[in-house]
Amino acid sequence: MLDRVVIVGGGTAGWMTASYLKAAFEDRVDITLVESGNISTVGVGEATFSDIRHFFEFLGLKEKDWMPACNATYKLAVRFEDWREPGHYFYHPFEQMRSVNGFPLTDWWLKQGPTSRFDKDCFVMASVIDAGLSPRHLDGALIDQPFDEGADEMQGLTMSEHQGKTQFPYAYQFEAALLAKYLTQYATDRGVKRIVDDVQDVRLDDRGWISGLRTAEHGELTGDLFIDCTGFRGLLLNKALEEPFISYQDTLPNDSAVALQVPMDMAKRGVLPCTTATAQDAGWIWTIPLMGRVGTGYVYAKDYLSPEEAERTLRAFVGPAAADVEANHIRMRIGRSRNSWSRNCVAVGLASGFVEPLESTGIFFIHHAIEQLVKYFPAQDWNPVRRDLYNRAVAHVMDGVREFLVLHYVAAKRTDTQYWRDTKTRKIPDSLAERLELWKAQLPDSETVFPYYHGLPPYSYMSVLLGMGGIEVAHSPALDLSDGAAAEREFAQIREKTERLVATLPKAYDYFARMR
Ligand SMILES: Cc1cc2nc3c(=O)[nH]c(=O)nc-3n(C[C@H](O)[C@H](O)[C@H](O)COP(=O)(O)OP(=O)(O)OC[C@H]3O[C@@H](n4cnc5c(N)ncnc54)[C@H](O)[C@@H]3O)c2cc1C
Ligand SMILES: N[C@@H](Cc1c[nH]c2cc(Cl)ccc12)C(=O)O
Repeated sequence: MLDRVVIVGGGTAGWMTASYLKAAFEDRVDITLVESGNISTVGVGEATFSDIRHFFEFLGLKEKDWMPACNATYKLAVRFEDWREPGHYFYHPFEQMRSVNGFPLTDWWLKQGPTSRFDKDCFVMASVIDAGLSPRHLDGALIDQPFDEGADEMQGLTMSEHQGKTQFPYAYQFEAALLAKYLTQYATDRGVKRIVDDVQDVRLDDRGWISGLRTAEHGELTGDLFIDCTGFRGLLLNKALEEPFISYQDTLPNDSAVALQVPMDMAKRGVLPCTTATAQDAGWIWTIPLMGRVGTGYVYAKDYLSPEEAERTLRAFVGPAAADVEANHIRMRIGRSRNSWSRNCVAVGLASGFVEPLESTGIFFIHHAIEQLVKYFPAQDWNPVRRDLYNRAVAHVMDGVREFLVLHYVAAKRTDTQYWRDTKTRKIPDSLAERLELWKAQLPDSETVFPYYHGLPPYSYMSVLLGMGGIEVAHSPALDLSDGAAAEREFAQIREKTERLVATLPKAYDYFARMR
C-alpha cells in the first residue's frame, strides 16, 4: 500500500491538503508536513468561491467553529467598479440566473429590462449587498433561495458534482494566515506530523523519482508521495523534477501586487458583504472587508507601473488609515505547470499554478486539486492513467479560468490609458476569440463556454459581459416574437423579493459580531 505522504510547505495549500487528506483517509495514511521557519507564506489569499463550503463540510467544521478564528466575513459577489467608466459598478453575485420560457432572464433584460442595471433587475443579491446586509437572519436562517442547506442529496458532493444543481448564495473572506493556523491545529490534532525546517535538497533515484528530502536539522525525510506546496518556488516539481511552467502572461499581463492590511473599526465602517475590484490606470485594487481590518492591494503589470507608484496610488486610495501599515510587495508567477503531477510528486497551490486574484480563484484551485488528488489517489502500481486524468482535470480548471479572466479585460469598456487600450489589441486565447464571436450573437450558455469543468457557470460569463459594457450583445430574435408578460412578472417578483429582504435582513456586521 502507498501510505506515506510528505507535504512541503505550510501555507494555505499545505495545511488545506494535510487536513483534507487526514479527513479522507484518517490513520490509514501517514502524513508529515515540513514548513520553513525562514521563508514566509504569501498569505494574502482572502476571498473564495462559495464551493469552499464543501471543504469545510468534508472536514466536519461549522461556520461558528472556524469563522471567528479567521476574522471571516461573507462574500455575496465581486463588485466591479470603474471597469466600464468612472462611477459605474456592477455585481457578479452568487445567485443562479432565472430562466423564462427557455431563455435566461438576462436575454429578456436585453430586450425589455426595467432599468439600466442588469444586476439589480435580474438578481436579488445586488440590492442586498448595496444595503450591507447578511444573507442569514440573526437566528442563522438562510434567505430563501432555491437551495436547501440540509438536503441529503447535497451532502458529500465534490464541487464539480455540485455545479449546475443549485447555487449557494455566498462565499467567504478571511485571513489566509489565520486559516492556515487553524488548520495546523486541526491536522496535527488528527495525527499529521509537523516539522519546522528547511528542505535543502531533493534527492532523486535512478529513475528520477523523489527518494527523499534533505533538511537542515531533521536529516532525510522519506515517503511514497511528495506534495509540493512551496508556493511560487515550485521547489520539488519545477526545480527538482524540472517540470516546465507554462506562462499565461502573454494574455494576462498583471504580474505584480502590493498589499496592505489596514486595521479598522468595522462596527463604525460597516461590512459591505462582497469583494470589490476597482479598476485603476494600470490594473485594479481589491478591497476585502474582514472583522477588524480591511485587506487591500493593487494588482498591476510592472511593464506599465513601478512598485513605488503602485504603492503611492494604493495609499492614496485607502487614505490615512494605512499611514502606519507596512506594504507587502509581491511578484506573481502567472500560469500553470505543464503537468502538476509528475512521477511521485504532485504540486498544489501556487507551485501548481496561479492567475491574478481577480475572481479569487487561488483557494478554489487548491480545493479542486485536493478533491482530484483523493479521486485519483495512486496505488503502489502508480498507474499512469490516473496521473494523466488528474493532470487533465487540473489543466482544464486553470485554462478555463484564464479564459474567464481575459474576458474581463477584453469586455471592459475603459480605454483611457495605454494599459486599457492595450487590453483591446493584445492576443487572447484562440478559443476565447471564437467564443466571443458566438456571444455577440447569443448570450453565453453551457454549449458555448469553456467546455470542461472550471468552476464557473455560464451565468458568470453573462454577468461579466453585461457588466463590463465594452462588447455589443443582442437579445435572441425569438423574444421579439414572444409574449414578454412572463418576463415582466419575473422582474416584478425579483423587485418584491428584494424589497422584502432589504426590510428584514440584519446588517452583515451585526451578524458576525453576534457569531463571535
Ligand atoms: C496578490 C495575491 C492575492 C491573492 N488573493 C487571493 C484571494 O483573494 N483568494 C484566493 O483564493 N487566493 C488568493 N491568492 C492566492 C493565495 O494566496 C494562494 O493560493 C494561497 O495562499 C496558497 O499559497 P501556497 O500555500 O501555495 O504558497 P505560500 O503561501 O507561498 O506557502 C509556501 C510554503 O512553502 C514553504 N517553503 C518554501 N520553500 C521551502 C523549503 N525549502 N523548505 C521548507 N518549506 C519551504 C514556506 O515556508 C511556506 O510555508 C492570492 C495570491 C496573491 C499573490
Ligand atoms: N461554482 C462557483 C462559481 C460561481 C458562481 N457564482 C460565482 C460568483 C463569483 Cl463572484 C465567483 C464564483 C462564482 C461557486 O459557486 O463558487
